Amino acid sequence: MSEGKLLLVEDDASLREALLDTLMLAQYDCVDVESAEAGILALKNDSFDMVISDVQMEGIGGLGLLNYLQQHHPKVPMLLMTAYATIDNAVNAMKLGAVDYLAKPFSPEVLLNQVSRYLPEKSIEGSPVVADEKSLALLSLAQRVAVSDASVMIMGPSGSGKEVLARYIHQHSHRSAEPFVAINCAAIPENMLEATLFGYEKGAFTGAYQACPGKFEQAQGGTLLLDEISEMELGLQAKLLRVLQEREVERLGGRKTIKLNVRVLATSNRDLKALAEAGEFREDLYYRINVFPLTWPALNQRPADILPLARHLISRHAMAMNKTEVPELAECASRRLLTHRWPGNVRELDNVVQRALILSVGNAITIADIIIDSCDISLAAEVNSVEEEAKSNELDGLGNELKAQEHVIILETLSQCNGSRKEVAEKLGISARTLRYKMAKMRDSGIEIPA
Ligand SMILES: Nc1ncnc2c1ncn2[C@@H]1O[C@H](COP(=O)(O)OP(=O)(O)OP(=O)(O)O)[C@@H](O)[C@H]1O
Repeated sequence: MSEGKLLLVEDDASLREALLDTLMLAQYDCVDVESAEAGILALKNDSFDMVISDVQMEGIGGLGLLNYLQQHHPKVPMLLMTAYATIDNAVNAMKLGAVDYLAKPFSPEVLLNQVSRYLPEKSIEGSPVVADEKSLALLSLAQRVAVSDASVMIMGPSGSGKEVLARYIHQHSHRSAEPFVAINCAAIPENMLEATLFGYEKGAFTGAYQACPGKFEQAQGGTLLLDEISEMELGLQAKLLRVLQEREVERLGGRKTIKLNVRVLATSNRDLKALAEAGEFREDLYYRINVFPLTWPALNQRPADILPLARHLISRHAMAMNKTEVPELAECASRRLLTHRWPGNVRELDNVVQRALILSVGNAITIADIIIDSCDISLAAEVNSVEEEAKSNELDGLGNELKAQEHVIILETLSQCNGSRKEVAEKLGISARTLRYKMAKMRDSGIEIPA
């Protein structure tokens, strides 16, 4: 899920890289540049939802960039980063229009909290596109549940549309005019999740120079979506349960309790009941959030959704790519889409559609434009590549090569360990959580993972 596009401006290369990692891990689409001047160029070529910039840099610096932004993109919020000693500058910059500042050094959770506070809410998409009988029944059930205030647990495989359904429930509830706040429990590092959920007071931990409300407070009056709740560690689950039972929250390092009026929705692509039985998920929390369960079947279990979804995604992306016409899906291309198993579900279909739109010429998407797995991509790239292009893509290519190797290693280790995720994680020296995250990304790109 891409939550918004950010421009990051920082002249210190290692800090820039660390910030970029934090933002990308939290699934923000991010472009990074090393100077305010490069930032202006990026703003001329692309549109951004937010700018995060250092203040002290060679050239016009962060304040020069702020000035440019105020004149040309006054609606884009700008967050400044500054050394502690020069906070006065930042405070002045806020008077000039910056939305806030971060005093260096700051921890990743401080950055993510500030970003989520000021990033404009992503435009709400319409209702989920459904045509299959199973999906129609699910949607009508969701509509009835929406008007109650019950907690809803949305299950289904990765990329099946759980977040889309959560937004739909919010939009059809009496809370629809209030905020919808989503937090991905898998994407936020474990040690940052608590502060992000519950907020913190100034001085609660190193780098907490300012108090910051958590997601619960941000969702006050509205709906909070706890995406991939199965990835929350047991200690934090206990704290979450308390907040849900008491309907109040206390910020980290704070003494004041804040009354909450928030409806909680949760999603999981793992079998939470089985996890609860295995002691990996708190049973009491499971029953509290599972008041009303809804489950999306995998996309291949609801084949009548495939073509309407493909057409919807084609028109959505064609508009975003400023295509003058929305290409038609040729008969042969439709047949190809219907015969694939879609291990990455709708997200994989989304990727395939985007590739097809890039490749298509004229006003039709044909079978030649439908590239379904990574092998097809490398073949197509080979056929199409010209030497100069290859040169300029050298770095990208290296990234892809490494990723492909990682995929091979994961698949080989899975087969050596007879599919045991636990053993694979131990063998590769990564946490089970990271392994799951990597496998989900592989599935999204269409790689089939043995059960
Ligand atoms: N029924 C639908 N109608 C329109 N778009 C959909 C539908 N289902 C999924 N999508 C699109 O597919 C993509 C993946 O959907 P979503 O993020 O809701 O999946 P998810 O099940 O929450 O995934 P994950 O488990 O990885 O978090 C999004 O771009 C979403 O807009």
